[in-house]
Amino acid sequence: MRSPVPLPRLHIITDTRPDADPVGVVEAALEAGARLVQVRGEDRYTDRLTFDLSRTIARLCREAGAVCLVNDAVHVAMAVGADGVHLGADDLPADAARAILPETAIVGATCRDPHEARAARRVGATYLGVGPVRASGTKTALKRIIGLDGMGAVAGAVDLPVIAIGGLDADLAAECVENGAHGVAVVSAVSRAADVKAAVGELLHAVGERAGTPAGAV
Ligand SMILES: Cc1ncc(COP(=O)(O)OP(=O)(O)O)c(N)n1
Ligand SMILES: Cc1ncsc1CCOP(=O)(O)O
Ligand SMILES: [Mg+2]
Repeated sequence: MRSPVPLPRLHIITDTRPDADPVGVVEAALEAGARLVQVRGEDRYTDRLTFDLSRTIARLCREAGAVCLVNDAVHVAMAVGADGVHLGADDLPADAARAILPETAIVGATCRDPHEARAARRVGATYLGVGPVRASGTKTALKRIIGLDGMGAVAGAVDLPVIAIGGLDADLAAECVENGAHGVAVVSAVSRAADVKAAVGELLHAVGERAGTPAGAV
């Protein structure tokens, strides 16, 4: 694993629904200047399927100079040399993951409110994935929509970068950043776009990131 800071503002999450083309979409997104991909498999994804997809995406990211994170599966992230992981309430705690990951690993943690955010900070999260800001067609079994206000409350409570998630398009992405988010994570806004490269360009513009230039890079 490399040391891939600063954290890019646009996180592209793979769409692994049966009718999706995760590798093709990631290739186009990287060509359009996206600089972070999170590999996320649907519930039906076995370790082997997650490993196969992650190995391919990690290679594409390395070739493009982009960051690769793996959702949930810390062992898969390590096996493919990804740059880090994203973890939620049903996954390994961030400190347990940190104990086995390389020192430079990025560890994202899902939070819905300032209390969870402060707890994630204490156990060593690098960034917070905060949502759902809106209802999501990708993940329908979501407990509570927190809205822009809920996301902004988390961003105001901790000094970690907040990546807003859930039902976002370019317009909402811009509003998330106006309300304190460092950036956004999306599935459908890119994978279901008629023109993936154009969608990535619009999202990069919305979050204030130049194509291929992570936030803070010189
Ligand atoms: C950036 C980002 N934020 C939140 C999530 C959701 O993670 P989690 O709550 O663990 O749910 P699953 O994605 O595992 O279904 C995320 N993946 N990325
Ligand atoms: C993994 C996850 N966690 C909260 S919403 C979501 C899915 C986001 O997908 P979309 O951008 O298509 O709403
Ligand atoms: Mg998870």
